[in-house]
Amino acid sequence: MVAPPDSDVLWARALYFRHKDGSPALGGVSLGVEEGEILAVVGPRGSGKTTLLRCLAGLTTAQRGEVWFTGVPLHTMGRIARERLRRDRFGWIDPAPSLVPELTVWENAALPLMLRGTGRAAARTAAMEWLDRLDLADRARRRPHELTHAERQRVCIARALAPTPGVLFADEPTAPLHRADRARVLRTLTSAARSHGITVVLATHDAETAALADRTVPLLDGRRVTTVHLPPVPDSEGRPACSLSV
Ligand SMILES: Nc1ncnc2c1ncn2[C@@H]1O[C@H](COP(=O)(O)OP(=O)(O)OP(=O)(O)O)[C@@H](O)[C@H]1O
Repeated sequence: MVAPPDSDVLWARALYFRHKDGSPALGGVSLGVEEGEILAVVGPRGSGKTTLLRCLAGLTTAQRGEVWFTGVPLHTMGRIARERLRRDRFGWIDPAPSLVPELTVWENAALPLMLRGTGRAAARTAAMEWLDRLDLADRARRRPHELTHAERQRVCIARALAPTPGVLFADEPTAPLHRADRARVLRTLTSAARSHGITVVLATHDAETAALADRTVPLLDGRRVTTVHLPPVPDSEGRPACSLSV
């Protein structure tokens, strides 16, 4: 087994994954993510972005290949140890909001901290800070069903940031948001990551979102490629910019 480079907080080698029905999802993907880096995995729908993030986060185990986090192999770790690592060091944002309906907004945002053992008052303070940064402070005592879909997604983002995870995995994190909201929330997310030293791995098929990352890894049909063509977005002079390369 070859150990990963010291500079990489997350490192994957030759990941292969095929779904139970035989659909191929990853065909030998290798990548390294440096500490504090914001890395965008880009590609069209079905290119394997979600599967790659799930493998890197230890939510799915690749049939072949290795995943290392700070020099610790995830691919040989037992399920309970992996779940503990995920709870204590990783954050996850899904493309659609998923909250506990019985809890208030602040309780939802504070939940990962409380699961890690943080006291209720300290967890509430941390959750409120992030809810405030995401313009949700006045919704803190509401239940999820009283919020709009976009507000619920912003609660999920606050919930993921509140424990200051080592690595934040964000799968199309702003998919449910309107365009104006999207840019603002992405700026909050990336500036929070930079100021708190959070490494971010985000999946997106949107060139505008990918442009906020330090580096992009284009995927196509479960493999790394040099360039993928993403939906065109106008640059500052109104010209379409429609491909990304590494
Ligand atoms: N549960 C599943 N069972 C079978 N095949 C699946 C399943 N989930 C995804 N796939 C297939 O695996 C491949 C990779 O899917 P994946 O969701 O990782 O791609 P993606 O780039 O994240 O796409 P999207 O942007 O649509 O989420 C696709 O061909 C997809 O159809």
